[in-house]
Amino acid sequence: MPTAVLMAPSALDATPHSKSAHASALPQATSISSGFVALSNGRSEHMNRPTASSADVSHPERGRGVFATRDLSAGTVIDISPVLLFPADEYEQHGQHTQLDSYTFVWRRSKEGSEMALALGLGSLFNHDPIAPNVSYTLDHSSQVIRFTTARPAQKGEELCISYGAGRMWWEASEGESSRADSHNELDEDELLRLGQGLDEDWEADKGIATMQHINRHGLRNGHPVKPSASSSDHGPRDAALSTTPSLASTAQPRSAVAQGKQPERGRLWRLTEAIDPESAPLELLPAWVIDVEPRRTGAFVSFQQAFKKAVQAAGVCEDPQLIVRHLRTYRKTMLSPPAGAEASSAGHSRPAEKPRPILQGMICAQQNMPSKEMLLELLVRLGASSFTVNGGEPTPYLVDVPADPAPSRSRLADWTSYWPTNHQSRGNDCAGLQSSNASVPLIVDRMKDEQLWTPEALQWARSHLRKCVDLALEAKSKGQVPIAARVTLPFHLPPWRGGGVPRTTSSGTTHTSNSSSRAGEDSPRSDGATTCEEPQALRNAAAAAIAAADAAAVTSAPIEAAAHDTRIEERNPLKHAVTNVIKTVASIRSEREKERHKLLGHSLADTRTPSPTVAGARSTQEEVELGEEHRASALIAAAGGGGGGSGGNESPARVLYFLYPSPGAGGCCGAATGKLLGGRDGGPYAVHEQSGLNHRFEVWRWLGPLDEDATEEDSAKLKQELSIDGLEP
Ligand SMILES: C[S@@+](CC[C@H](N)C(=O)[O-])C[C@H]1O[C@@H](n2cnc3c(N)ncnc32)[C@H](O)[C@@H]1O
Repeated sequence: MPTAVLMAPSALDATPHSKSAHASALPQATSISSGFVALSNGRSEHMNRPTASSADVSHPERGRGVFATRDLSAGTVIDISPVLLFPADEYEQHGQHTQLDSYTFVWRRSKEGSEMALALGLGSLFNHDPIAPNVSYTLDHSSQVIRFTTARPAQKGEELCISYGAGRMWWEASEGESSRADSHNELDEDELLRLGQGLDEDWEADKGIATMQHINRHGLRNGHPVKPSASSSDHGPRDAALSTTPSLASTAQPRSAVAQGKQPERGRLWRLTEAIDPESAPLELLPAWVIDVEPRRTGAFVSFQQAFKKAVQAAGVCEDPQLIVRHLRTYRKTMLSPPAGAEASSAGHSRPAEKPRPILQGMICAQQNMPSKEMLLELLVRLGASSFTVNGGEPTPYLVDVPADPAPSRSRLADWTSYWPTNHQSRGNDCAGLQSSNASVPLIVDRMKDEQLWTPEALQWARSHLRKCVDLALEAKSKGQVPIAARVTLPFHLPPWRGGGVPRTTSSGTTHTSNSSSRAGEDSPRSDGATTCEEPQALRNAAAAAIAAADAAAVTSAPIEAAAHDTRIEERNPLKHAVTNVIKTVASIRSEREKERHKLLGHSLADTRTPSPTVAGARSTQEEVELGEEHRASALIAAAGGGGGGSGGNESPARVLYFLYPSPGAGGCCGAATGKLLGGRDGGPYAVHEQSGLNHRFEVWRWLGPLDEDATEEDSAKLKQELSIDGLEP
């Protein structure tokens, strides 16, 4: 059963991290790897088979790090680190003010913050490489471990680094100074130009994003939840490459708030929808075959790709091996490290240290289009791959996880491009937000637009109605009833042409809007050109009739405000839920109005039928009732007529439902069972409000945060307890 009032944030993104869950993860975790890495501070006792020195490679800037103690192929599992989890509030209050803050990973987001993880074992000691990290990692929520895997081959002695994300890191130069990451970006661009890749606006956009992320100094904390590719567990120990690389900055808060450095509102409304929010849509990956390409041999690689396509077609493997990776760029720049020991002295003479040099990784095709590595190798050799391989060596294709789709927006491009340079979707009309509640299920929701829609006045409107619901629910409780209340009202965002405006009370005692109170017939006697001196009496009669009709219409069309609480206990009737009760109240108000309308028209009730509404807003009441009937399981405020953001001038009425708490373990439109809030696609398991097969689609908004602006967490918890939120039956 539903109830009124404040949401339960912790229930939304609950990550089980009870002691037993944690303990069960431990046997799977093999922290401290299998003898091929070394820490840079000489703690070689950690290694099973230490083979590389480590004390002498400690870096003056980076400090300790993780180093390969033998040559490693791509896809080698370096470490599976069990994690120590910190709930968001504990971390906010304590963890972030300690040294931990330089070591923790974002584990899971919730609407009130991020649950953080400290990787035990080697996991906390990987340094950051902003350009070409040779290690990728995957968060395994079920086992509570992080898996670190080489993203490409690494040589003995090479430092193993992950990427903490894009933008300037907290230890890097501050405003005005050229940051390390920025100068690397410039290098990328120069190199790309030299290699004939050219620059386009996407690369420029990358720079923009990096700048924006400087607002948040927490590179690691900016990590965005990533959906690993389904096949990442299929990577063999040799062939596997990236499972997932760490992702870039993007936060659970609306980006605009982040960009402006604003704190999130203390209380706001969040649209529950199956539609994807480009700003929080999960990044999905798929494995693709890549190969290292000599930068000066890109022409030969392009020729290979063409020949490869024909050969794959001819072999009947697939029609177009590049089709599903078309949103990806052909190349990604990476660095080739010099062979280990290259800088060592030789015959007593020291020689200058060799620097890593840039090479390219060339995209061949998605693994699903070429499942057989043997066949791929055979084709590479047959089609003359040595003409573009690095130093003309043996072709060695390997798998890398790459974005399965284009970036959903320009602002997410940096996330996508951290895996592989990717195009982004343009945001045309079809992506501009929810079209309307009457349209088919929208694909993309514009959260930024939603955010702008809820001005302080609109939020105040919602807050005051929800507060009234809470008061009524508490009243119900004081009478021994289930503390649930529902309310029907006119939406704040109802456009004026549909009866929007400031509600006012008429002399007849009904409430209606300033717009709907205008009399449709008042001007007509003169404006229709029918006013003549010859027929004054007939015109007067017509005018009087028109005014009476308008009055009558106004009576029935005026918006209804109604509220009711649950009376199931009192009436010993399981159907007497707050929403069915409010429907009954609405129905009786309508019936009274109908009588008054008939009186005004001088009709008897027996010989008339309800006419079609003629004044804007007239359908509201009926819609409100329908809404309540459908959604009694979670409604608190049902409002009809205008709806929330994104209606974009659509003139058909929208139905809107606002609520505070979902029903525990249930909920047709609020996602209570899945708790997907803020992760995108959070319409819940049923998303009944968006079912294309149903007539009554509507918008659903949930109040997030405290209801009262000055409420403390204790106040919220107390209120939740008062309303028995956790004790309600589903
Ligand atoms: C997760 S820890 C890595 C282990 C760390 N080097 C140590 O000795 O404990 C992150 C810290 O390492 C340092 N660090 C990591 N990558 C770096 C880099 N590329 N340049 C400079 N410092 C780096 C920063 O001080 C950062 O706060």
